[in-house]
Amino acid sequence: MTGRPPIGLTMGDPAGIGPELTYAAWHALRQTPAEAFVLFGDPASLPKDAPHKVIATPDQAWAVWPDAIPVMQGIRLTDPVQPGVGNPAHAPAIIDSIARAVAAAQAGATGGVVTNPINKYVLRQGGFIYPGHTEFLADLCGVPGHEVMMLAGPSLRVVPVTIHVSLRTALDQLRVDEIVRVARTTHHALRRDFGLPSPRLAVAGLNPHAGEGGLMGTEEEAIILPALSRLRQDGIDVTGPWPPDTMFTPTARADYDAAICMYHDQALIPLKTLDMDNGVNVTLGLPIIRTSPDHGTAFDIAGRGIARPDSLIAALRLATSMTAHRSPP
Ligand SMILES: NC(=O)c1ccc[n+]([C@@H]2O[C@H](COP(=O)([O-])OP(=O)(O)OC[C@H]3O[C@@H](n4cnc5c(N)ncnc54)[C@H](O)[C@@H]3O)[C@@H](O)[C@H]2O)c1
Ligand SMILES: N[C@H](C(=O)O)[C@H](O)COP(=O)(O)O
Repeated sequence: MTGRPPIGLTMGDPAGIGPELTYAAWHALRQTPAEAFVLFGDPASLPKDAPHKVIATPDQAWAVWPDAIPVMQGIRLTDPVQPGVGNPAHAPAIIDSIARAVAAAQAGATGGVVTNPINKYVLRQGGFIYPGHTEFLADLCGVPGHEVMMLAGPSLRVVPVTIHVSLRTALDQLRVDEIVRVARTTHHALRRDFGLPSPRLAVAGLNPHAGEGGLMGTEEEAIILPALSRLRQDGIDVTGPWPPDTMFTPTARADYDAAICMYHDQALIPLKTLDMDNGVNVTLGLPIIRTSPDHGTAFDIAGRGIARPDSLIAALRLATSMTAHRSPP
């Protein structure tokens, strides 16, 4: 055993692919206790044939792990689950699962949190007031406004400055201070959690051809370049603003460790195009480790046994690796 506590895995939306991926991930990792997790979820959400055992504390997971999925007691769904059919009545249990997993990580009872996918629309119908996990976790951890969303894959790491807002709102939210905050948080995480002593950041332009010297927009001159100069005053290795359409080529990617992008899809389209199966969503800026698969609830295939567990397994492995970087043996 590594001496470190297991990772806490949340239930996610039980009507999505989370339950079947949880079973598949356990099956793939059951021989490696170092990657053990404890599920914060209703045991009834798991596939009927998934061996599981209810435990009272995360440290009891080790004794269960090779033979069954350890499931923390206390989380109950009030309504039956129909795969692929979101049900707002599941929201209280989904939210409770996340809150309990975060509390366990904050208490050091688990090494961090990996979240199974939620369906934002269904959860909002159930009274959830946040855009997604990222903002909710920041509130739960007492650091609202400090959260940063990174998507990390084998080929690329991306970090959008603005997250789950409309494109029009994202343009209004672009500020020098926000770009600086997000880049500083990314730089710190790459050093502490990813083992990169001298991280290199590349910052995307907003406009076509990065504004073409102002002919196609002024955000580069007015917002992005001032942010770059403040980051360089911090001693951060940062380049840009780069033309977004060419900064994700293999040649360009060789010159940086993370791309700071201006909005959600400017970051996530290249990441999911290149690394959908192994991409991981990592929340930076929290006092706890949190990762998540890069996909959603996939209601269109839930329950059919064809969902790929690769991204969840990558999320569990990255969370374990981050705990090792933070507390070397
Ligand atoms: N980590 C998260 O919690 C997370 C991430 C992304 C989207 N979402 C939410 O999930 C819901 C659905 O989002 P969406 O439809 O845009 O994206 P999605 O990832 O759920 O599905 C997009 C497509 O990819 C396929 N797909 C997704 N994961 C797969 C897997 N593991 N194996 C095989 N195929 C897979 C789906 O079948 C679908 O065709 C939305 O509410 C969204 O906000 C949550
Ligand atoms: N934008 C992320 C993605 O597409 O992978 C995902 O929706 C993250 O949302 P959370 O804030 O719920 O992690």
